[in-house]
Amino acid sequence: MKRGGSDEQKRAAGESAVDAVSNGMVVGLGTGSTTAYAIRKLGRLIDDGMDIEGIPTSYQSRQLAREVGIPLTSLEDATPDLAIDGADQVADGTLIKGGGAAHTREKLVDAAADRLLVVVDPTKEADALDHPVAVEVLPDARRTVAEAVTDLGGDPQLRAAERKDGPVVTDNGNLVLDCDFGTIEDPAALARELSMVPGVLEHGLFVGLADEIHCGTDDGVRVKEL
Ligand SMILES: O=C(CO)[C@H](O)[C@H](O)COP(=O)(O)O
Repeated sequence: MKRGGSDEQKRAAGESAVDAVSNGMVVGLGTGSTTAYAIRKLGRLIDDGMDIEGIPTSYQSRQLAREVGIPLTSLEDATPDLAIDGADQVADGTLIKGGGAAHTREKLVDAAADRLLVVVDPTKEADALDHPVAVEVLPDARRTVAEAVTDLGGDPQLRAAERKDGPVVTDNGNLVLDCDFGTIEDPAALARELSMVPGVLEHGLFVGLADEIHCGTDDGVRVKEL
């Protein structure tokens, strides 16, 4: 799905992160239109003889990795040396993810990686986080989680599918609540509170995970180390 800035900004960011990949690495493959540029570049490096394996975070990233010839492995068998992943919003090194409803597996892979490189365009950068937080919930817990989110000050909306009647169903068979909390003053506290709600599989607040932000602009890539 296409979101955010221009294709050229996304390409610049995605390809910049791949410069950190060296021979023999296992790379976590995030999901989304920006990460797709990184996955395609990894495929070209493999065509040129580099030895790289990927751990996909979604159906989308698995299919694209297969298409471009990246050998795949899993968290069962390998630890990623680095992960490359997109974001819906970044402020002060904290991310909101889940625009592609893939944040549960993304968080697993990103947290397991030695380093997480985040690839964004300037539309994703903010002074404070105020993007709705995607929360993956067990279908049976939709109502109770929505009530808990409301108690935490959020406005939960069940994510509707496009070109299918009814809700988005994640790669894990669950539902997504997009929860608007307005400006999030204390992302770490909200992340802890959401994680404690029964029926929440995972939420899209990624606190303390990112190591570098690669922001693709019209004038090149700004890299911020955290
Ligand atoms: O979190 C994500 C998927 O769950 C994506 O990384 C995020 O939505 C950014 O996507 P894009 O690069 O297409 O803007």
